[in-house]
Amino acid sequence: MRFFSCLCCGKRSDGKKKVKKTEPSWREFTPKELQAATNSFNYDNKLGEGRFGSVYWGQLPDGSQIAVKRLKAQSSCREEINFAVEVNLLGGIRHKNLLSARGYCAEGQERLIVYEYMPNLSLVSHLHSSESLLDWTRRMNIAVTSAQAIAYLHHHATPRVVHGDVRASNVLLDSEFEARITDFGYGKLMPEEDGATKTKNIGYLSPECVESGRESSSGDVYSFGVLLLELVTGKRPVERLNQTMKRGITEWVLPLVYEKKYGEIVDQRLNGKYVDKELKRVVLIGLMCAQSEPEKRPTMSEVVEMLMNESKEKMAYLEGIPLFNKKNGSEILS
Ligand SMILES: Nc1ncnc2c1ncn2[C@@H]1O[C@H](COP(=O)(O)OP(=O)(O)OP(=O)(O)O)[C@@H](O)[C@H]1O
Repeated sequence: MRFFSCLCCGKRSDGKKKVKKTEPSWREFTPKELQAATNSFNYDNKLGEGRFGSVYWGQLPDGSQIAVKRLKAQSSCREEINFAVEVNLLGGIRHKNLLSARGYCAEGQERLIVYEYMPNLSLVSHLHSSESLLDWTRRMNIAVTSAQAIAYLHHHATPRVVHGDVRASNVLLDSEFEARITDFGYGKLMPEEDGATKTKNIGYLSPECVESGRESSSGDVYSFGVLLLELVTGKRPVERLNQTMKRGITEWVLPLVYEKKYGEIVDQRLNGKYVDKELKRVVLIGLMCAQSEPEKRPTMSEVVEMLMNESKEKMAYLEGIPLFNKKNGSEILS
């Protein structure tokens, strides 16, 4: 049986409170164990489907809940060896706001990655759903904790990791609604994607990544900037204006910043319940990250510092950036 958590309070549907446990150790799972945990990958256990495969809810004999990602089949032995090596490597990268794998299973054609189950699912299911509303405090907490996780990947993890796919569906939320970033380093695990599946992260991809197809830490910063704007506006990264025209979130936000119309930028569903100076700070940082020239973007550790720095001096510094000067701003962004 599967227990879903209430989107607003995080309580399990069976009424039991979730008890915080110490992090389980990394290990290899057998196919039998994962079959038993997921009721043979039953359709009822399916949490969703991504570009790399399907994800199933499961429960281990010790009662812990897991999410098992069943990757699409690959072919050669070499890929199988790489898979084990890379999953081991990624499993060793630990940070409280990263959703690291608990383990894996590789047998025959099967490649499975086992994660801790996140009861509040992904950020995307809260930002663009009428059933759930994230309050301002939670949004700010998600902004900081997800920035810290990506900064850890870029600056402290061994080896350093480019996430390569920063976006709202890869920000999972734990029982306290803190961010747990997932799907990092997948570029290494999976073969090149086809065009049809790649379109899923359109709007988050930096111009240089669209052009070259290459991932980079400054590309992650760009995607994170778009994510920040999505978080405070509740709008999708790309909006369809009519049959032929689309508009990126930065193109919509920047003119409103020139006119200092922050009240129009913020998610209207918040009904005015937000903190002015925090909104301003996040919007400016988001735009700064999503500049088209990679060398003008901050690093992720600078982003963390700016998000947490409440001083007037920092705000004055942000407002003085050429991007926010109407004369040249839109050129820098496009
Ligand atoms: N650890 C987890 N706990 C709870 N739900 C999860 C977990 N991992 C994934 N999911 C859910 O499973 C679904 C599929 O996730 P998956 O990561 O495969 O795809 P995605 O992130 O939506 O897209 P993509 O693979 O293109 O990045 C999503 O709805 C996600 O919220």
